[in-house]
Amino acid sequence: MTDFFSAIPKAELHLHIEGTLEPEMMVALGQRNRVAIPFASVEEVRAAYRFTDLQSFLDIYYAGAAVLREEEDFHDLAAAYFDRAAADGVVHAEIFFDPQTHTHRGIPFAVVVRGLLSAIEGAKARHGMTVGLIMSYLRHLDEEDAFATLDQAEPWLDRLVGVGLDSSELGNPPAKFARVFAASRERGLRLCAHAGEEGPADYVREALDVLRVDRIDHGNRCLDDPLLVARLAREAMTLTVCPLSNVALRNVASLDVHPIDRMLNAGLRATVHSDDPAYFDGYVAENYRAVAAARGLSREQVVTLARNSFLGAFLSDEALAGHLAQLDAFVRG
Ligand code: HPA
Ligand SMILES: [Zn+2]
Repeated sequence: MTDFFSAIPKAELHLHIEGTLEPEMMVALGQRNRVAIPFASVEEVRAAYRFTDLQSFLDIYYAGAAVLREEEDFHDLAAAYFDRAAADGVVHAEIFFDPQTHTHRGIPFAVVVRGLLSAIEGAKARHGMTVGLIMSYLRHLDEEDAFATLDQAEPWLDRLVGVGLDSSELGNPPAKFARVFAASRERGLRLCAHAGEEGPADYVREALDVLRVDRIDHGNRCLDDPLLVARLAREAMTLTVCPLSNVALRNVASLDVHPIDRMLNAGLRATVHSDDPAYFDGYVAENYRAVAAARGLSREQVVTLARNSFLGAFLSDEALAGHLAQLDAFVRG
């Protein structure tokens, strides 16, 4: 469907490339690579997607990633994503990948990155899309493992824009990764961290104070803490909010009570993204469309979300100005 929500130019800032593995591709790659998955059909895969919390999702998400083995697999996964993103009005994407999910299965770091980088070249050529790659540390593993991952990334550092922090949040506070985030910053990488998705507002504060992040992924739970909200607004800190994910993982009861407009009204630089769209039933335009309908967002509020996505991106001043001009031209029609 091409409508206002898919046409408006936007940046995707919160997307796990492993979370774009559609059931059809999971089954096809399982066959291509002779990797057994615990599902007999595409329908069985889909039927398994009934999550009760973050961990129940992560268990299936990591199991599904087992079909990704060859450079070509990572290429095909990302190329399919970029085609969908282009159709959704994404002109700039900063995508997460989870190296440890693959290196722990014996897949070399270089295989993953080479596949993703060749798909990125294709997205530039086919869609004129610009793409940044963000290496995300798995927080359920220890900091030493994250340091080993940073070492493996050394030959590729100029191809990465930043690092992130994802996986099981509760019990794995940001401070656990203080040293590896400092080391990542010293290598010129930008920093983001998932915080306040399931974890408390204090994890958001820790991501700011201890990790010194440039961007917060999710951040919803900041709303429990008015002083923190005021600070995030004052610092113009971007929060990459994922409405369909929030509902699928039961962090928000339903879209009808999603706080996206509360966040905007509080002066927060909130943006809307898709997280793991193959698992949560909707890419970025569908996230815009669904939350706008459920919350009755005005056209102006939707434009603010798109503008915030560019303001929160890791773009040069020149590239940012170009995207904002493109958005303004779109709004003027
Ligand atoms: O929503 C998420 N939260 C934490 N880790 C993740 N890894 C993929 N998606 C997510
Ligand atoms: Zn996420």
